[in-house]
Amino acid sequence: MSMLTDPSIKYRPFEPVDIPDRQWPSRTITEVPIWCSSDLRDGNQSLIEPMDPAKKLRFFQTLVQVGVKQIEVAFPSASQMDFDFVRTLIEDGHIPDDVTIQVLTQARGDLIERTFESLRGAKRAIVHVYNATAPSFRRIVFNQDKQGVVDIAVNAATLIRELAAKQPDTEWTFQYSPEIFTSTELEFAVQVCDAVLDVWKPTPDNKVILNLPATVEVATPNHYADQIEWFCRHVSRRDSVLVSLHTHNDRGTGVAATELGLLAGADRVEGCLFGNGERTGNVDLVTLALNLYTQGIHPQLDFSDIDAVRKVVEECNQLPVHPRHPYVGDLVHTAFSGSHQDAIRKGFVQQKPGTVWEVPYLPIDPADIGRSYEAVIRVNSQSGKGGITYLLETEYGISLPRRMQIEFSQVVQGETDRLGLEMTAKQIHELLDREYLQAASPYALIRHRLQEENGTSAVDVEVLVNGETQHWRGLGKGPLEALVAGLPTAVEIMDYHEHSIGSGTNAKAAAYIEIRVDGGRPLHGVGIDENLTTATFRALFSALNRAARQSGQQAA
Ligand SMILES: CC(=O)SCCNC(=O)CCNC(=O)[C@H](O)C(C)(C)COP(=O)(O)OP(=O)(O)OC[C@H]1O[C@@H](n2cnc3c(N)ncnc32)[C@H](O)[C@@H]1OP(=O)(O)O
Ligand SMILES: CC(C)C(=O)C(=O)O
Ligand SMILES: [Mg+2]
Repeated sequence: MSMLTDPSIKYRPFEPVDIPDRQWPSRTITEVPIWCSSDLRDGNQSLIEPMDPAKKLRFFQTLVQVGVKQIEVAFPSASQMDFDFVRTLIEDGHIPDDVTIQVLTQARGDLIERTFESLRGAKRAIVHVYNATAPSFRRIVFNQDKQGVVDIAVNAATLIRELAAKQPDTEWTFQYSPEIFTSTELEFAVQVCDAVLDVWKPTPDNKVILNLPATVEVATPNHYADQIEWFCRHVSRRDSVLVSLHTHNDRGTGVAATELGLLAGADRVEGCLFGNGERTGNVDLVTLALNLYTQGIHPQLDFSDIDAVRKVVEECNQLPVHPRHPYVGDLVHTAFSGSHQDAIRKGFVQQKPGTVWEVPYLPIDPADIGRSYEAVIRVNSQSGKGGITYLLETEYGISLPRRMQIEFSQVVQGETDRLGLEMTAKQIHELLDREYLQAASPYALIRHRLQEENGTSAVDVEVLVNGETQHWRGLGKGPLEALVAGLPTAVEIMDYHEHSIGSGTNAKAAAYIEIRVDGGRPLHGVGIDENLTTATFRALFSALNRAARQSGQQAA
């Protein structure tokens, strides 16, 4: 078997919705929808190993902490475990006053009765009933015509209304899903929903939820938006209905479909944290929420410590979150490539606290969701000087001058090419140490003596040259000029920088020098010491040794 040369004999394109005056493309999202998590139901039913009660409770508590106010907690008629979980939530008082639990049932009498039993004693609950309405499901699953499928929904709605009336102490909300809404003829979806509304008789003060699932995502997101806008225009009692979206991600556009569905008039969104759920998953509530946040709208969900939420979700679902997952993936606030690192580093320097976020390549300030800046920049063979400089600065307080950044980035590049691996800040620092700070051959500075009189510096140095002790002496206007004057070779100082590392009694001086020896290629040296003069001398010796090594290599 292989891909068909003509897939049209097997797959049909979706039919466009006839809605030439569609309004949603000119709108923007300005309001936060009602969020409903289906992690403990849709998410749970799609796991290799469904959650045990302890995991479910931990997940529930995390959802509450994050601020989700409607939580679909179970399919209580499906298993004793789900039934018992609902009982535990109610009996052990785990449901805060501002949180409403939701449960799902098929549109079947026995299952609905069992569902109501599970909810006995709840302060508030959403009873969510579904049956598939699409033509293929009518034929294949139910073997019913349209009226037969309407009857399934109406009978279930009637029973739900009656059972709810028998438990008057609970504040009930009813929810109906025409499953496979996206593949259902729109007129028929409205017909079924209207029939259910006729039973439930909602009012603007006592709304019902009509949940319109992309049970399987079969079209582009604009098509879903057209369907939602068409539905909102045609359903009866629109002012007494909360239109809810429930998208899956089969084509990879669940987030887009949901956002466009909100533009098209929906009030509510069902989804799962980080997009768990059947097959390719439900829409990811975290991405939706943080997409709003980065438009300047607080989503009323708190992901200030997104990694802690991810940890709970990964442990409960026993599924990893992809490293490239929006906002939370390990790699999404990280830049490896040189030009990105350069721009990010400059952006961080220029970003002023309390102003509009403008750091290039980062759509969100990682700190807002508990990510640290240090994780932003990582170095591999694609990296340039920006990232290396940033890591040395942030982790070690070492600020390489610009021309040295270029030189050292080539040293790092050689190493990453050789290793074929990422380099950590520690490894980069070790390389700097090895290449520059420990460069002690052929010239090792043993000690120096500096005398200053009337603006003239006199320097005596004791140097080990290839194992033999030598003494050099020079005079100049400053210590560096004096030392250069005493060198046995002609050295031209091209550039010099210094700065302190740390402060107080632990402060050190860092000196960077760029020299040219005997008219050769300019090379840098680095010295770090408590004493600035010593740091400067070390920098010069570091550069001398590197130059000697280079000319030796060239000679060889
Ligand atoms: C898109 C979604 O995510 S929907 C939610 C799906 N989640 C689950 O199904 C998880 C929990 N489900 C279960 O454990 C089981 O399905 C149970 C316990 C609820 C029911 O099990 P069973 O009684 O064996 O029925 P099963 O689920 O196999 O469904 C088969 C029957 O129910 C009918 N049916 C299926 N869905 C529905 C529905 N939503 N409303 C009414 N009837 C339905 C089918 O037509 C079929 O009827 P038939 O036997 O007359 O042909
Ligand atoms: C039960 C329904 C809402 C569902 O999960 C779906 O259609 O995807
Ligand atoms: Mg679903």
